[in-house]
Amino acid sequence: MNALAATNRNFKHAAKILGLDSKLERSLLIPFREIKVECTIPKDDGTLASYVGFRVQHDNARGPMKGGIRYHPEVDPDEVNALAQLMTWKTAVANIPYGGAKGGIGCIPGELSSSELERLTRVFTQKIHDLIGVHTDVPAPDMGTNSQTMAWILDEYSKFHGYSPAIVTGKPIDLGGSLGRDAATGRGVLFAAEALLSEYGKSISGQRFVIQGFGNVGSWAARLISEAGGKVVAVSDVTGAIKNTEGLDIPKLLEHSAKNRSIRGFEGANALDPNSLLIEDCDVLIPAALGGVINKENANDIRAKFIVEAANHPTDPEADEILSKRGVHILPDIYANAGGVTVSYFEWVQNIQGFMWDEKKVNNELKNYMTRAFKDLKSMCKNHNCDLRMGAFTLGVNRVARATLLRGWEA
Ligand SMILES: NC(=O)C1=CN([C@@H]2O[C@H](COP(=O)(O)OP(=O)(O)OC[C@H]3O[C@@H](n4cnc5c(N)ncnc54)[C@H](O)[C@@H]3O)[C@@H](O)[C@H]2O)C=CC1
Ligand SMILES: O=C(O)CCC(=O)C(=O)O
Repeated sequence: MNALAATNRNFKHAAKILGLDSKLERSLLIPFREIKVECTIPKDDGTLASYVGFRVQHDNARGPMKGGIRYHPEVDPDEVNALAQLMTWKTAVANIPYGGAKGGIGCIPGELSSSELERLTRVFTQKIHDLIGVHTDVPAPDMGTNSQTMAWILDEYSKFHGYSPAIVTGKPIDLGGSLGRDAATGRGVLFAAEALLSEYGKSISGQRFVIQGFGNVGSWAARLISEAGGKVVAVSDVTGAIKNTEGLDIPKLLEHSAKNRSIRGFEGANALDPNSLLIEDCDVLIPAALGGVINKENANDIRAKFIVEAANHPTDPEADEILSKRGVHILPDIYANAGGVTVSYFEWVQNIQGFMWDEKKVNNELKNYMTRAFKDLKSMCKNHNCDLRMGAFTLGVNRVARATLLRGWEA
């Protein structure tokens, strides 16, 4: 199912559970603003290349819009719309004072040189600089982008508006980035998995994990889970998949992956068909790459008892139904991967205050936010007799609806 159709379906289900007024429902669904820009750059060989960039600003009832920028060939308006809407519910679930946005450029970042990526990022920033802002819309990294991308956006934006470190989060520490932001989404996934497992009298230690994606989120999740005693038995990245039923040596795999920019060829593991990764035998499955990967084609074959959604919208609503009938517990993206945007919020706060927190404070605060959000989500599940996804959606949608109503519509 198309990402936007899936996200809208979940939103409408939550609106029905909450008994939301139909006009309010419609107003919450329509994005605040959709931006589409042409970005042409000279390539290193002197030829020109044109790309399409998007920024969808979904909602700002609770504060400045917030969300990552993705560089990926499959970036399209529907996908960015869905991701922006998810950010609105996610920041509300985490209870941080933001709305939601998302951006992206349709490109293959691995095929562009560093100087080409820099030119593309600067042109994109020139096209959107007057529509983003420290108190209006604050970008961050997502798939295919990183702290260097944020540094280029900061620099380009600052040419127009003066030095503005708080215009982006997830930037390098030397430019006002927060300690702990790089690991934050993976660390949040660890806290989320701990919270879910503890409901069933289990802990990370002794559980077997499969992780799809070994980029920022997947690799940090693998590292922190293995440090907490979990056994990571299989992982994949865009180049392939590997497995070791005894548990992969994650520190060595991190070294291998950093050196080779791929997990392939790692000694101490067997190669695995990437198509069978999601249906590998394990206790906890962590999709940490693309959307829509858990769908009606593979939902019946998934053997995990728990799914912790580190990626955005990895599970189609049809798969949700199948898995829920089979008793699989799914911790949804808008809670499970909220650690990243939560520490982005801490980074923004530090920039505005001109004060730097130590890493222990960042990680402790992240744990507090994730723990509180899990409790809030569970109480929505109890009040509305619904599953974890609807617990999270009703929590987020209700908070945004309340803020919208309080602000009113007077012209
Ligand atoms: N970076 C962040 O702070 C946050 C990221 N997310 C989500 O987490 C997911 C991963 O994002 P990042 O780790 O930041 O991206 P990244 O670009 O650092 O890493 C992406 C990883 O996915 C792998 N991958 C790509 N296509 C694949 C495929 N077909 N099969 C298996 N692996 C594949 C890549 O090889 C890479 O290992 C995305 O859905 C993103 O939206 C969610 C919240 C915050
Ligand atoms: O850190 C942020 O502001 C946003 C991260 C993001 O794009 C996401 O949570 O999907």
